[in-house]
Amino acid sequence: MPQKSTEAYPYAFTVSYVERVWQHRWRCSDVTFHCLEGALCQQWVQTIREQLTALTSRPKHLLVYINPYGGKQQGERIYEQKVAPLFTLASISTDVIVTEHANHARDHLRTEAELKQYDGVVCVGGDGMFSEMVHGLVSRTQRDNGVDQNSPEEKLVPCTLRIGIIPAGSTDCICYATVGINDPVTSALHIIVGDAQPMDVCSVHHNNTFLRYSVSLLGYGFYGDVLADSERKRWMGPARYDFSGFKTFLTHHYYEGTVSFLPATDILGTPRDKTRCRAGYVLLYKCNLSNNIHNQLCSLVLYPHVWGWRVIRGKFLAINAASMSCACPRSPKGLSPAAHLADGTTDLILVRQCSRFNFLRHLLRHTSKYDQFDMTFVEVHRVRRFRFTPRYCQSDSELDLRENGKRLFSQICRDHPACSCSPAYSSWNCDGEILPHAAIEVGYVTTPYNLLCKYTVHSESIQTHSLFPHFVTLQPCYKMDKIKTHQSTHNTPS
Ligand SMILES: Nc1ncnc2c1ncn2[C@@H]1O[C@H](COP(=O)(O)OP(=O)(O)OP(=O)(O)O)[C@@H](O)[C@H]1O
Ligand SMILES: CCCCCCCCCCCCC/C=C/[C@@H](O)[C@H](CO)NC(C)=O
Ligand SMILES: [Ca+2]
Repeated sequence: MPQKSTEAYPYAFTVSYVERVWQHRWRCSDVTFHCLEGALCQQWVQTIREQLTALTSRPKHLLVYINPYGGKQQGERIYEQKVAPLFTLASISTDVIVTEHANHARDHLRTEAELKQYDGVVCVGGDGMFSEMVHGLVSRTQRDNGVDQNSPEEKLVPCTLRIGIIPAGSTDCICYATVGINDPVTSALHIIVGDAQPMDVCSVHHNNTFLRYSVSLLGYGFYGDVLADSERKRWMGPARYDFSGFKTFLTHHYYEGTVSFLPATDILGTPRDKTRCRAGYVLLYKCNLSNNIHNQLCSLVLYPHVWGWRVIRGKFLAINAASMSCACPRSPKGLSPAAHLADGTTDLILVRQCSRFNFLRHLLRHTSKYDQFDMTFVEVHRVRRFRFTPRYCQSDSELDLRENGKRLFSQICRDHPACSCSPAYSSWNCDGEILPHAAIEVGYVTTPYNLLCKYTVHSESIQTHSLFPHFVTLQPCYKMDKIKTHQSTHNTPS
């Protein structure tokens, strides 16, 4: 479009909008419109403002929690430099709390925060911070609705507030698996335009006592051991996972126990599908029958189909339950690439004892196009509930000591106390938090539809549009000879 001179079109206003750049990254751009008359300019500004106000899905007032110690300890800087200016531009007001200790955000949300005044809560941090928000909000909602959290049979009552994530952690798996990228600006823009995505929540119990909620990974064995070791190396920052991952790989411990699960039979799709979910939709694809048969043959089914439950006993290097893909920068396709965000199921992945070489092949397949489930010692089931019981009972005193972070001699193999073979127990990695209880029961995976949400949505079909039709904000009508900095594009409202 030809340039308009500021003398001929002296009035102008600027519209900021979301632009899709590459991959899943979003950026804020702006376009300046020039007008002949001030009144016309005002009319345009007024009309666009009215349209923006009518968008009720957009938040106007947010409660923000920043973890200053997550990831590379950049949470405050990321928020101040990259996110706060965008919220201001979008006329979103905020109350900001920089956390002072672990569980500060969880406890504040659960008991003190006056939630009615907010349109959403935002965490600046990693998966641990997101988990704190989930615990604060979900626990409060269950308490307010008289739900017994200790009962694995109870279904959760949905929360009415959405949770936004600004990634500033080490793995940022929940952000990556839902948005497709861990980029603070992209996440801030999703929040501003009011995107929402329902998410599955699992409740984890031990002896009919509630332990924790999980939204991404519940991992016993390999991922439990990596986390337990890495927590002692927090000073290393995100590199602690590589160090502990390598060390845990070399130790090659397996754990004996029994896994029982309730398969999800009434669903479309399997964990072996080629579909990828970032929007909660379940797409119907032809299922791969030969792979399914292969899976069945690999399972040692001891008590087939009693009341719909299946029971598998064995020695496992890893037991992982992925309620979403668990994609992250280390593994862009994730632990269970076809897992769905909001289908009320979790993908239970059992990795049996195998050689170091084979386990390495399995791990490396998470980073390539090859199927990590297509190995004789790996099986995957889409389930609604599951239980794990270690072969040896954990005594209360052992649990007490483990809860206090102590490593025990009694963990060493019971059959051959003098040898250095596998310990009797691992711990569970529950969204990046350690659960010292080996025996757990996971209640129904619940999808609090449209309610427990993060602010994002994905649709490959609109990926190609460069001008995404979401106006973020307006710089109101101004006269060009006074403000000369708004130069980006020259358009004329007609
Ligand atoms: N002010 C604080 N001081 C110490 N710990 C905190 C504070 N605020 C939050 N935490 C705790 O820090 C832990 C880690 O935080 P976070 O998840 O943000 O980062 P991360 O562990 O580096 O990232 P990721 O979970 O993505 O690997 C969480 O378990 C959280 O409870
Ligand atoms: C020797 C080669 C190893 C390659 C291994 C690649 C496999 C990576 C799979 C990563 C899955 C991470 C799942 C996310 C878990 C989070 O909940 C948790 C907390 O942030 N992070 C970790 C690392 O436990
Ligand atoms: Ca799921």
